[in-house]
Amino acid sequence: MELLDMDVDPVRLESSLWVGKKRYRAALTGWHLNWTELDKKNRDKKTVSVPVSEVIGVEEGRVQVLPQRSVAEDTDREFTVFYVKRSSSGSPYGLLWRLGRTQFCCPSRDLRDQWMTQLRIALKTHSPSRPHRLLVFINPFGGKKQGRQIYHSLVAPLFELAGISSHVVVTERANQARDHILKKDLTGFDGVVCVGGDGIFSELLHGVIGRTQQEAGLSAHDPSVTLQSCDLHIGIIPAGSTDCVCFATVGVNDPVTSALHIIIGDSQPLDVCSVHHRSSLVRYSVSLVGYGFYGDVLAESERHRWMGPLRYDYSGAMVYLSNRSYAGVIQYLPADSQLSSPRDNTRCLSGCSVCSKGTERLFPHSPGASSLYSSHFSQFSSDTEGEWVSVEGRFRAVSLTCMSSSCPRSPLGLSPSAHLADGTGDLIIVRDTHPLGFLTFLHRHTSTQDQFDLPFVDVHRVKAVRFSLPTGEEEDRDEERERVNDGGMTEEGKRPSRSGSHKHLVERGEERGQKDFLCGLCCSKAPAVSVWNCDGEILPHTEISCK
Ligand SMILES: Nc1ncnc2c1ncn2[C@@H]1O[C@H](COP(=O)(O)OP(=O)(O)OP(=O)(O)O)[C@@H](O)[C@H]1O
Ligand SMILES: CCCCCCCCCCCCC/C=C/[C@@H](O)[C@H](CO)NC(=O)CCCCC
Ligand SMILES: [Ca+2]
Repeated sequence: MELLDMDVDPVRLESSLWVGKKRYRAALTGWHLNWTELDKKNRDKKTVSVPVSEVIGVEEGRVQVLPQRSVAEDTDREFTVFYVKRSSSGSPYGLLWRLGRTQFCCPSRDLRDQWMTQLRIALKTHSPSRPHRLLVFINPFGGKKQGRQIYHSLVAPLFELAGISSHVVVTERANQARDHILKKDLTGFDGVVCVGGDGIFSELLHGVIGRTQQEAGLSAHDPSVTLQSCDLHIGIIPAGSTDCVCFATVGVNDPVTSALHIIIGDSQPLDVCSVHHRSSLVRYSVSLVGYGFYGDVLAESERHRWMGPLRYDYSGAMVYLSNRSYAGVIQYLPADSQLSSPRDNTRCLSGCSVCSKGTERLFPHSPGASSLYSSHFSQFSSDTEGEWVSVEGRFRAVSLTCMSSSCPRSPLGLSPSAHLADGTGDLIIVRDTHPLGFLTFLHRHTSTQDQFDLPFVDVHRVKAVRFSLPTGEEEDRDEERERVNDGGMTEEGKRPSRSGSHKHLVERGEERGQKDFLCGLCCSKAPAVSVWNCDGEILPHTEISCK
C-alpha cells in the first residue's frame, strides 16, 4: 500500500487507510478528521468530514459499543473512530443524534499507533469544554420507570467510551438529588446529570441555584437581591413523562442524543423565573407557571400517577369536561417589544441572536455569561422598570412560560416563539370562553395552527408577573404560616410540594365550603380558586409574583 503523506505535526496527520475493502485518504487537521474514498486511479470520490469536537472516542481494534460492547480480534493495524452522526429523523427543531462508527485499517501497526496518538491529542486540545467527571442522579420512578435501564444500556457505555467517569446515585426519595447538591462535597465534578423527567431536573435546578447562592452568601428569599449565576452545568437524559426542558432545548427527547450533547460539552443557557409569595421564595421555574387549566390538570393527574404518562391525557380530558374558569387579577411588566415578540414567528435555537443580546443586557460585565447552562435572570438593573399593566377578569388559563415548553404532546409548545435565554417569559391569558372555543385553543397546541389567533387569547412578552385574587377574596393571611421556606419543597422523603399542597388545597376547599378541592371535578359547584402548576409541581399559594 502506498503511503501518501505523513506529517508528525501534533495537529496534522495524513495517510492512506482502508475502510472495509475500500481505500481512503484520511487526514487529521486540527479541527477535522476527513476521509476521502479513492478510485483505482487515485481520484477522489466522496469525502466524509467529522469535526474533532464531535469525535466521541477512539479505540484500538474493531470495536462496537451499542447495543453491546464487542471487540473483534485485534489485528494490530486497526482502530475505530466514534463520532456524532446526525440522523435524518427528529423534529423540525432538533435532529436525532446517533453514534457513528468507522473502522480503519492501517498499513502498519506503527501508523495505527500514530493515528491513535494524534487523534487523542487532537481531542484533548480541541474539546476544552468536555466534562471529565459527572454526578448522575437517576429517578427510578420517572416516566415509564425505565430510568435505570436507559442509563445503563444507552448512556453509560457512551460516557465510558468518551473517558467520562460518573458517580451514579439512584434516588430513594423525592428531593434526595436536590439535597445532595445542596449539602455534599462536589469537588471534582464538572456537571450534574439527571435521568428522569422535568421533576428531577427541577430538583437539580433548585440544588444548583440554591448552592450557588449559599456559597455567595445571598438570600434567595429577598426578591430584590441579584442572584449569582451558576457555573455547574446540568445535563438531562430524558426518561420522564413530559420531558419538556429536554425537548425544548435539544429539539427531541432521546437519551442517546442527549448523552452525545453532554459528552461533547454542548451547553445552552436558560432563563429561570423565580416565584415568590409575599416575601418568600416558593420555587424556580424554567418552563410553565400555569393557573387554571394546567394547574387543575396537574392536581387531577397526581391522583392517577399509576397510569404513568397517560395520566395527563386522562386528567386533561376530565378537567376540560369540568369546564372551569377562575377570577383573578393579573399584573405584568412588559418586555421591550422592539427586541422580539411572541408573535414574530421566529424559533429560538442554540446561538439565537435575540438570546445573545439578552444575555449581554442581563450580564453586561460577565464574559462567561454566554456559556452558562442555567442562569437566574437578574434584576432589571440595565433596564428602566416600565409600567405595570393590570388585567382583571375570569380566566380559563393563565400561563407564564420562559421557553417554548415544547414537548412530544405539543411539538411547537405553549409559546412557539419564546426564547430560551433572553431574560423574558411569555404570558398567555386565556379569558373565559365557551367550551368549543377552549377546545380549539387546546387543539391548536398539537398542530402548527396559531393558538394565539383567537379572540379570547392574549399573549405578552414580559419581565415579571403578579397574580392576586379579586378584592374581598384575597388569600388568607393565616396561610403565611404554611409558607414553604425551603425552595418550595417539603419534609424529607415526601414528594415536594405535591403532597403538602394537596393538604393545603383540601383545607382551603373546606374553608370555601367544599369537601375536597379535587372533588370539584364531579361536584356541581366549581371551586373558586385553582392551583399553580410550576414545572409540574403544585404551588402552595395562589397569590404569587414571578420574575
Ligand atoms: N426515588 C424517588 N421516589 C419518589 N419520588 C422521586 C424519587 N426521585 C425523584 N422523585 C420525584 O419524582 C417526581 C417526578 O419525577 P420525574 O420528573 O423524573 O418524572 P415524571 O413526573 O414522570 O416526568 P415529568 O416531570 O417529565 O412529567 C419529581 O418531583 C421528583 O422530585
Ligand atoms: C383536544 C386535544 C387537547 C390536547 C391538549 C394538549 C395541550 C398540550 C400542551 C402541553 C403543554 C406542556 C407544558 C409543560 C409543562 C411542564 O412544565 C410540566 C412539567 O413536566 N408538565 C406538566 O405540568 C404536565 C401538564 C400536561 C398538560 C396537558
Ligand atoms: Ca425566555
